[in-house]
Amino acid sequence: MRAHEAGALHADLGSNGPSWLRTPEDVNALVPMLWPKTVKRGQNGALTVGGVEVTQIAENHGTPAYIFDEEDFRERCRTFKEAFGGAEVYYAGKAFIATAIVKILVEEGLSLDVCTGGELAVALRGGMPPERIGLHGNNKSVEELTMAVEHGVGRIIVDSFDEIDRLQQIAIKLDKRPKIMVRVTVGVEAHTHEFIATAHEDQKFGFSLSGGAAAEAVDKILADDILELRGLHSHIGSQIFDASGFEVAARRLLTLQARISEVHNRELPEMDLGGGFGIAYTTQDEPADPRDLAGELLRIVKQECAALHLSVPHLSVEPGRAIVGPAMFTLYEVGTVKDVDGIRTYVSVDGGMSDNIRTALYDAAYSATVAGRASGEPPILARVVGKHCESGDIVVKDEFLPADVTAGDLLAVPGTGAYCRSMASNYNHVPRPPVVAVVDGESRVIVRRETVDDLLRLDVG
Ligand SMILES: Cc1ncc(COP(=O)(O)O)c(C=O)c1O
Ligand SMILES: N[C@@H](CCCC[NH3+])C(=O)O
Repeated sequence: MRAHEAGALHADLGSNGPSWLRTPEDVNALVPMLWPKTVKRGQNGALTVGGVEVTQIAENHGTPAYIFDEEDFRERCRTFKEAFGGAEVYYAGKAFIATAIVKILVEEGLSLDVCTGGELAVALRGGMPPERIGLHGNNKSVEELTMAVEHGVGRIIVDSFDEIDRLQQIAIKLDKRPKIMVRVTVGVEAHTHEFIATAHEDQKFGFSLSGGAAAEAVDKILADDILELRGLHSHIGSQIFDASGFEVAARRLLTLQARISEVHNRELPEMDLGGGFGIAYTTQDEPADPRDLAGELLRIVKQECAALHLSVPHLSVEPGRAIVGPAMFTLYEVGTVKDVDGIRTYVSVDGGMSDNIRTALYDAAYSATVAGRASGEPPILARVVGKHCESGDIVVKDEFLPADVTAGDLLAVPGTGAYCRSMASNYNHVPRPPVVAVVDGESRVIVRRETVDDLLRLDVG
């Protein structure tokens, strides 16, 4: 008998599970905002995506696998582009990048933010025009900077005085005038996990506004006149739900913009407000609609510019999670089901913290559903765990699953498009899962599954 049969469920939830879980009666239901747009539960109870049943995907491509709903992704690209009107949308490749993704971005007219030479290589391979690429990073190497300058990357976002010196030397050597932006730490405390907030003062990114480093960096760049300063940049953090932090950031950037105009008699033509637009991982989350956020941001920038007698700079943003996060889910197979009496049921899947580190790293919340069938059984409170040698190897902390969940069931975890494949590891020598794109009744692999042979090839004895 399972530890949490329906009768005992409500009593147990008080101590073992958060009250925000979807109601146990809904054990087969899909909350639309958590799933890619084409995902449905078919007549036989199995999920379909892009018109393909997950059982078929599992048979053809194996599990675990990240399943990418191409139609959903394209729609989110368009939503951001339309919402921000004339502003440039730089998709943040760190959330998830692959050649096929870059090709779609090119088709949808988005630009691309990369933060290493590796991401830059994928961007170029996918055909992103270099002038539509921005290069970030708090410790870019000479090789990475050289690669960016040689390819004519549209903007390098400088992050330290060391980097300014380094880039100036490269520019002189290559006889080029790279376009740059200055990353400013605006001192906004974004209400998100500490590890993904990036604009409070005590952290590694950017030049401090309040401490004067940002103004000093601008003064140095303009005085040396080797690099072409295009504008200021701020990124306040990730998984942010409303416009207030962005508004404060925009206001603070514009005070620096006004100072530059006063001291240097120059109006910088561009301004970037970064990414960080949040998504729903569970029914608990209520992210703002990108259209509303965009409207607010554009309004505030115009208003502030008018007040400071500045012309409105050409704006850009860098959303990653909000575009790719909800467009994917992870498909696992259940291997074991273990009742820990009186506590909860542990459902072990064939992946874990190597394909989704976010639960362990940020205490992130996810949801899950049995994907290969519907069940008429009552719900139990379950914890979905991985196969790694680590008790913190948790994929979904609390979820209602049907009491008959069993080995061989397919289990789907939505919202895994951002920072899951891109942060995947080979912990315990587990090969990283493939990414399978599905659209119009067809599935295709866009990132292949790693094999143990791939790993053995790295181990040169
Ligand atoms: C500079 C910069 N831009 C954009 C992003 C993308 O953030 P998100 O995926 O939350 O939109 C990040 C990551 O947080 C970042 O560091
Ligand atoms: N990796 C983080 C976001 C950090 C983005 C980089 N600035 C996450 O999974 O939420």
